[in-house]
Amino acid sequence: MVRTAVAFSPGHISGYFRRVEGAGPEKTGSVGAGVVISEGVRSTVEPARETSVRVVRQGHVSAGSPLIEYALERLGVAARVTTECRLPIGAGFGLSAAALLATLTAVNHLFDLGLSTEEVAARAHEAEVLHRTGLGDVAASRSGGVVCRKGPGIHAEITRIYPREPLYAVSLGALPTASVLSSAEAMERIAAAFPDRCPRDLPDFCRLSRGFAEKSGLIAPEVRRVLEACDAERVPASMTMLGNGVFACGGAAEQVLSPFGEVYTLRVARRGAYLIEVKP
Ligand SMILES: Nc1ncnc2c1ncn2[C@@H]1O[C@H](COP(=O)(O)OP(=O)(O)O)[C@@H](O)[C@H]1O
Ligand SMILES: CC(C)(COP(=O)(O)O)[C@@H](O)C(=O)O
Repeated sequence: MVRTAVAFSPGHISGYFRRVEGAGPEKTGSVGAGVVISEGVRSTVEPARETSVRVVRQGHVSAGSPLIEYALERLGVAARVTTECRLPIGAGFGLSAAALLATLTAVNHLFDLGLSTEEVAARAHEAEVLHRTGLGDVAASRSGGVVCRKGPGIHAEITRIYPREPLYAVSLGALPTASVLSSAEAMERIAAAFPDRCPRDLPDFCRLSRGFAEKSGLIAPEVRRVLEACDAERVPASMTMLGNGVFACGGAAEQVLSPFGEVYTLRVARRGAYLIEVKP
C-alpha cells in the first residue's frame, strides 16, 4: 500500500487589507481583517518520482498548480498531490493559501520532514507572496476566528475573535488576485481606503469591509447589484477580497443572496490547518 497523508486547511475571506512591502517575502504581506472559514481545501499526497497536482472541485478535475509545484520543489520533495474544495477557486476565499497550507502540512508528515507549524506557514507564505496569489491569507489561516492582522507575515501580531453566528457568501466569478496586486493604481486606492481599526464583531466586520470596498474602487457592476439588494433589506454585506463575490451576515442574508447564485453558509473556523491522517 502506498503511504498517503491527508490534511485540511480552512480558507479565509479578506474584508479589507493594505499591502505592506518589506525586505523579502518574509517581511512582505498585508495588514487587515478577515474571517477564517469552515470551508477550505483538503489535500492528499503520496510520494512520486515527479510532482503532479490534480485540483478537484465538484467532480471537475484540472491539472497543475504552479504555486504548489514551487513549494514542493523548494522542499526538495516530489509528490502526487490531489486538492479538493467545494468553494470556487480565485473568488476571494483564500484557497491558494489553504491549498498550500494543507499540502505542506501533509507533505511534512508524509516525508517526516520535522518542520514546525511555523516553518510550514513560512514556506506557504513565501510561495503566496512570490506568486502574487495572496498577502495575508496564510497568516490568517494558521488558526481560526475573525482575524485582525496588525503587521505583515506570519510573525505579526494577530487578534482573533470567535463569533458563533454564520457568514453567508455568493460568488459571481473569479478575480485573479495577481492582476490587482500588480496594479500600482489599485494598490494606491486600496491603501487610501484602509480603515485603521479592528472589527468588534461580525456585523462590525461587514460594515468596515463595506466602507473599504466602496473607497477601493474594486466593486464591479454585478457585485454592486448584490450589495444593493443587501442594502435594501438592511443586511450588512461587502465584497470578497479579492473575488467577484459578496459576503453578508445576519439572519436575512441567506434569502437576500439566493437569487444571485449558490449561497454558501460559512462558520467561523475554530482552528487552522491540521493533519487528518497518515496511512499506512
Ligand atoms: N484548491 C487549489 N488547489 C491547488 N491550487 C490552487 C487551489 N486554489 C488556488 N490555487 C492556486 O492559486 C491560484 C489562484 O489564486 P487566487 O486568485 O489567489 O485564488 P483564491 O482567491 O482562491 O486564493 C490558482 O491559479 C492555483 O494555482
Ligand atoms: C486580499 C488578499 C490580498 C488576496 O486574497 P485572495 O484573493 O483570497 O487570495 C489577501 O491575501 C489579503 O492580504 O488580505
